[in-house]
Amino acid sequence: MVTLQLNHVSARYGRHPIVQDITTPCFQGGQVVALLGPNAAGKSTLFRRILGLLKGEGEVAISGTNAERPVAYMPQETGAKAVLTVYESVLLARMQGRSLKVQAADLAQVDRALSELNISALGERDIGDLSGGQRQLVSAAQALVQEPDILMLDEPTSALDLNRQINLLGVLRRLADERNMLIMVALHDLGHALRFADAAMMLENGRLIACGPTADVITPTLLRQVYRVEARIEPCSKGRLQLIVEEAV
Ligand SMILES: Nc1ncnc2c1ncn2[C@@H]1O[C@H](COP(=O)(O)OP(=O)(O)OP(=O)(O)O)[C@@H](O)[C@H]1O
Repeated sequence: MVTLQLNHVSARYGRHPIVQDITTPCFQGGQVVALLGPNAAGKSTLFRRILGLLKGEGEVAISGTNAERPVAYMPQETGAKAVLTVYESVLLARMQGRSLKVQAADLAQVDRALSELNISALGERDIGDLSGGQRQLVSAAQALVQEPDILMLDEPTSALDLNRQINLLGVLRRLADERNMLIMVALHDLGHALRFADAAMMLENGRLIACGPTADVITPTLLRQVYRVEARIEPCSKGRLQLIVEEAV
């Protein structure tokens, strides 16, 4: 089973420290971990540090995987300038780091990723011609199709309508449950985090100020302190925890 643990991890741009001294419990395959925090808290920077795109102090410990590329990443920006169809772009993402010869299994994985995200009908479209939400789903498919042990997604639902938000998060939940992937997902919608994530990490000014089971992290006290909103958390008729925001303070 894949595991990921951060030990005193920091990251900086030039001389500006952004992420500072982050230590987490050992997360493992099967978990969905929400990465939370206000704008500029350092969520994307932490993803880049985990991916090795940024250097810094501390250790990113990944074990329990034989994959050559155990981590796939869906960035926040999903610009699509290449002249490729959706199908080609997802296949290209699949083939990164694999042998050049496309096998039937690769095509099957492309079909599966497109179908899981309900975008099979877009396969022949040029990615440059898509709407923002369609592009975001293609970007998610490009990450999913790699079948990583660890999947990191930076605000994957920000351009999606409500149905597609819930569908994408449901797909992520299933990937964790059925394929034992470890999913780490940055979210601004704390209601989504309460509903889909097992654990949450709350960043503020580059520091980890809370980490643990989602309902222990997303509390009225922390919401007032970090997000400056008055909010209640109550179960709905189906027993799912809901976030009700009263006002900004
Ligand atoms: N390439 C860069 N060079 C210098 N500073 C950067 C760079 N990218 C981000 N920053 C700064 O690092 C800080 C953290 O940014 P980051 O993108 O990690 O935050 P975030 O939590 O992902 O924010 P958001 O929720 O707004 O996407 C911000 O102050 C930002 O201005």
